[in-house]
Amino acid sequence: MNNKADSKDNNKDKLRVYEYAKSLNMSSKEIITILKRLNLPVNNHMSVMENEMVHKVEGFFRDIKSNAAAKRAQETTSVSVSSAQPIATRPQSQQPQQHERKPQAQPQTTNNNLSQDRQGPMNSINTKTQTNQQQSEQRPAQQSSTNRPAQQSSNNRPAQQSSSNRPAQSNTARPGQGQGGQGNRPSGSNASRPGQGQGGQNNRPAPSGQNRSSQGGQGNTNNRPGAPRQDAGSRPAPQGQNRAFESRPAQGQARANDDQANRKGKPNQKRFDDAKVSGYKGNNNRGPKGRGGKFQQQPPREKIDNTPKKIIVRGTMTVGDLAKLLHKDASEVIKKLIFLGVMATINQEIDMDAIHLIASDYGVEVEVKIPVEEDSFETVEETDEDENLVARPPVVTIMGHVDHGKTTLLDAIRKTNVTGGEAGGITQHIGAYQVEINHKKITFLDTPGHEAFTLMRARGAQVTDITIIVVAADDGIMPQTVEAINHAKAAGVPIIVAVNKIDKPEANVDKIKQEMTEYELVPEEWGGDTIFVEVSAKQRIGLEGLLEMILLVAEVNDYKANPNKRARATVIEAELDKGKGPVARILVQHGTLKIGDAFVAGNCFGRVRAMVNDKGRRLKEAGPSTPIEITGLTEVPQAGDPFMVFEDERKARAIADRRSIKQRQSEMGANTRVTLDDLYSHIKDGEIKDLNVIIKSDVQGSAEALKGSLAKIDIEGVRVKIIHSGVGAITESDIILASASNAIVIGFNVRPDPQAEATIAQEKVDVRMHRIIYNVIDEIEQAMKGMLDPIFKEVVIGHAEVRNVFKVTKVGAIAGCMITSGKITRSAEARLIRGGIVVYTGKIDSLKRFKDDAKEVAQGYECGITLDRYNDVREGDTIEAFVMESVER
Ligand SMILES: Nc1nc2c(ncn2[C@@H]2O[C@H](COP(=O)(O)OP(=O)(O)OP(=O)(O)O)[C@@H](O)[C@H]2O)c(=O)[nH]1
Repeated sequence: MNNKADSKDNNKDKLRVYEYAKSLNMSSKEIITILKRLNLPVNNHMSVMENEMVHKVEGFFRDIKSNAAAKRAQETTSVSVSSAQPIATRPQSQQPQQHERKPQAQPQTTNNNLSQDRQGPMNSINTKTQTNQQQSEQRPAQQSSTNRPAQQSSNNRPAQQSSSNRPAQSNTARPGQGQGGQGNRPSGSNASRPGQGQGGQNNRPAPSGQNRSSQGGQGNTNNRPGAPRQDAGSRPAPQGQNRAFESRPAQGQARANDDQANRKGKPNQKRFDDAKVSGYKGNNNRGPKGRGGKFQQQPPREKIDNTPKKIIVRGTMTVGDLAKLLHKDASEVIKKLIFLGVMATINQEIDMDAIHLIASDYGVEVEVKIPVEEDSFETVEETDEDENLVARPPVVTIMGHVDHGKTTLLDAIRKTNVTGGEAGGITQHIGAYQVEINHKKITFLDTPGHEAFTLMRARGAQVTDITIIVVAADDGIMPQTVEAINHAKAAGVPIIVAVNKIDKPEANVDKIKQEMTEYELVPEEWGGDTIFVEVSAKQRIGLEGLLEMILLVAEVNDYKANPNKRARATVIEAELDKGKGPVARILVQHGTLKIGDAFVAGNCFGRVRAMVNDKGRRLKEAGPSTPIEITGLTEVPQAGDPFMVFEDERKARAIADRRSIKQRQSEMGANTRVTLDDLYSHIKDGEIKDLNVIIKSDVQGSAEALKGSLAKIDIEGVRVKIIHSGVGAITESDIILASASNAIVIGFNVRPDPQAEATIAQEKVDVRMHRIIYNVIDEIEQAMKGMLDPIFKEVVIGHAEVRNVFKVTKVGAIAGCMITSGKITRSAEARLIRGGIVVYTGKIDSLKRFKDDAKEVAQGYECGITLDRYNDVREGDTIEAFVMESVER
């Protein structure tokens, strides 16, 4: 009977880190960090979390929560105090709130109910409010004695006192006894106690040591509006306090206080100065006696909460940097991050989301000014205000199988649709051209075929907005049609199907549509969402319809760009022209490129000397989606290279230089592509959720079989995604697609062709060749799951035979054992075996040799063993001890 319960417990004990993390919606890494911080034994995400560990972690969260609440409360206090209102006039209502918020108890409280809510002061947190500071000094010794009232609610305090009192409460708590020590406590230390404070306390003579402080005390009172000067003055602070203050680092408050002091021109000035120098935090109060009166009249100069109203953020930053910006302790920020589920150290970078969250938690506005990451500018995504965005022409690529009419279609479109005013211009081949229909422009990339398209993508350039898949109506879907579809899908670009050659008698449009449904391209009239347009490139039939459809898709997707900034573009083609030197055909994507602009293109730089459009016209400037040919480069960049304008040529040159150095380094450096070997680390780091796979096989049947089997693999939420499959050798195009899509390539009974071989090495794509389907599946599964298998293996370390059982009250059953093999260790796990059946599995609770605890007992020795929460041990049972050993992968 017990067994059941026990086994349940055991299961509970077997809670793994990753399961626990999952239940908290946190990552294993975070939980591991916490466990380590708590000095709890943990190896990795498979480590078992015992109840005790769970409790400790929960306790840890609770602590953080309460600390954060306390801090928040304190901040609230400081905010309210630092508001312009003089304390005296502060509405009472605020007080209660504050009190409520401070969760932690203060050390010693004092008087009656009054007291002190703020523990803040007691802790090092300190004195955001002047009040707090002030009070401390003056706290009369007697008060100190009192206990901390459970609630320090200010409510009890009479209205008048409220302002002045608040502070007092906090401090009050410190009794004479405690006070010396409390010197460290920031705010608490000073001020006079409120209600009471006003009169009585002040008069209390200070202990000798306190003299210095007593003076200070006066100062305090003065500041406090309501409080009579004398009080404060008379109450000297214990010396200890003073010292403590002095040693405290300077803060804003101190400065504020000093100001006051200076203004008064009191004799104590020197002291204040000292305080400033020595870092005295805030108790201006300890001013010279004389000052008090004047201060009294003044609205209190509250502690200045130096939390900025706004911070300017330029991208991600470390926790430490953010803390500095916010004028907070890094530890405080780290705690907040933990609340957000982010485990970070002071030097760790945090992303913009976390920065925003933390800042908003402090009520700080964040202004993001992302500087252009100059060296790797292509990685910076520019965001523009909506009002700066203007519609731009869509950029279209035409893809399809060989001879299905891509080139003819491109030519036909170009000829039939020459932009009105520019008719007659000499057509230039500049890698792309624009046509106009219904007063709207469309940009066509002139290099048909998915290879070029994907090559660009592999270089990180996503220039295409819409793809047109051309299929010859007399032919049907061919291997490259499928490739093209897959390449377009992998890029996530909308597809329009142009069914070409409809002029041919053998054209069968329906057959094409039917075949296309197999690739999830279902015509609208059949209930799908893919636009099919029937055209004849040769006869120029249906071209306008095609263009209109492009505009329709563009309208839906609302392509926009900001033309009013420095240009960013992509190199479509580049070459060394005998006459002009290096020329680059580029497509402007953002901003406007102007003659004379200094730029970087890939690792090259230059200054735009001349710009020509596709009609051969010279341009002075070119806006978004405009293809142009430029001269003025110093070298020839590569197709797909990013292009960006910089303020001057010197800068452009420096950046280009750095980029080429970086490129050389990265070429020598690590491979960032996914490979089966490092798949797990990518999965673990959350970098990939799908494993992209390209399958090439000898026959269609095996490709299909592989596809089906791989698609079923789903391990810990990571799936295999077949982005392309086909029959035939592994081609360069496959490799480029893999490179662009971070995919691995599986060759089933096929080999890469020679060109592909070279590209594999260059692009560092993981290509696996197999002849047995099972092996493919096994390999992929192992790569995905293998790592998720327990990293521990059980190792039996010894056996003990139970020879006697002693029942001891409060302890339970002690098994008197003889170690019959190996050894039993205190930290081992144990199985209790009775008649060959495991009746218990759990921890060893205690291991003793005679009366003493033993760490381990070896074979041939006797010992006493108790099992964790299991007492039904019987003579003749065997205890098998085992440990979980981590296994090298
Ligand atoms: N009847 C007819 N023939 C066409 C049509 N479009 C193209 N063709 C012919 O099909 C052949 C191939 O056309 P291309 O435009 O070169 O085809 P492609 O897809 O560009 O071919 P590659 O550049 O080799 O990939 C040419 O002989 C064209 O004249 C059409 O609409 N109707």
